[in-house]
Amino acid sequence: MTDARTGHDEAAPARLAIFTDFDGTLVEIAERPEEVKVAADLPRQLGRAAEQLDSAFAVITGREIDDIDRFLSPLHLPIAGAHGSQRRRADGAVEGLDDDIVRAADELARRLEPLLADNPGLIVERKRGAVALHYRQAPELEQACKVAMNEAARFDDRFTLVEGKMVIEARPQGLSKGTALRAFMREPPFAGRIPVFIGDDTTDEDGFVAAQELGGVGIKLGSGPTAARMRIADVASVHALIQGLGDLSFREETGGRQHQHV
Ligand SMILES: O=P(O)(O)OC[C@H]1O[C@H](O[C@H]2O[C@H](CO)[C@@H](O)[C@H](O)[C@H]2O)[C@H](O)[C@@H](O)[C@@H]1O
Repeated sequence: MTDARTGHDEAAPARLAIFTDFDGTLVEIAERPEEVKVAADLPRQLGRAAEQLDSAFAVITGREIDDIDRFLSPLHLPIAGAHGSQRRRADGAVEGLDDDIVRAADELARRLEPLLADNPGLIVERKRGAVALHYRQAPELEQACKVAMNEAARFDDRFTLVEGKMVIEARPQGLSKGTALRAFMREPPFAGRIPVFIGDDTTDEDGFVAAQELGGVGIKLGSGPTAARMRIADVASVHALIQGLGDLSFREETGGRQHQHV
């Protein structure tokens, strides 16, 4: 029998689709965006889990897709980047934004240049269709950054501002980690599975809500208010959870009879 709300076949074993955030979830937070350290074995571990899940494994991140490819090389996963602005589907096709909104994001970043010139501790990350203003090296400038971002985004109502860990970002209106998760869930190999989304930050909340509305679960790393129904302690536990869910899926599917790559 099929559950009318979620589309899951109730007679079949529960098949999972795993979605995970990157910064603060798969890797520890670092002082600067380019300084994150990826555990040496992480790409192999994630690749193994993806194989066990029949490729129903994706990263949903605020970073650009290329960034994640570089950090997880040689692994190429389905990825939603820049808070849902870019998406590489499981079949490898990439969805992006119109050039117009990409140019508008560049323009928004240019409006921040005077603030940067006066405050070398600040970092602006320019993405295709999104902009992040980091103040981790200058926490006393948090309020000034918020004011500057609001001012820079004021000219273009196609952007929404979102706050993350020591960062304020502009992303296109109507796009989020939630819209990205829902888009994956409409396509193979994710469709018909139970979504699990793991994240640590406020920008992950849309992903938790989407996963739960689709009959799955959100898992929040760390403390703080959240819509997620479950919590997890730290990055090491996320690695162990992904490995465990991969193993479980493999056993459910095959009864452990098939040969598995390690
Ligand atoms: O959605 P995520 O994968 O968690 O990405 C969110 C943002 O992460 C990065 O910034 C954060 O991590 C940096 C490195 O640890 C840290 O220095 C910074 O303070 C954090 O905000 C990334 O640079 C952003 O582009 C992502 O949107």
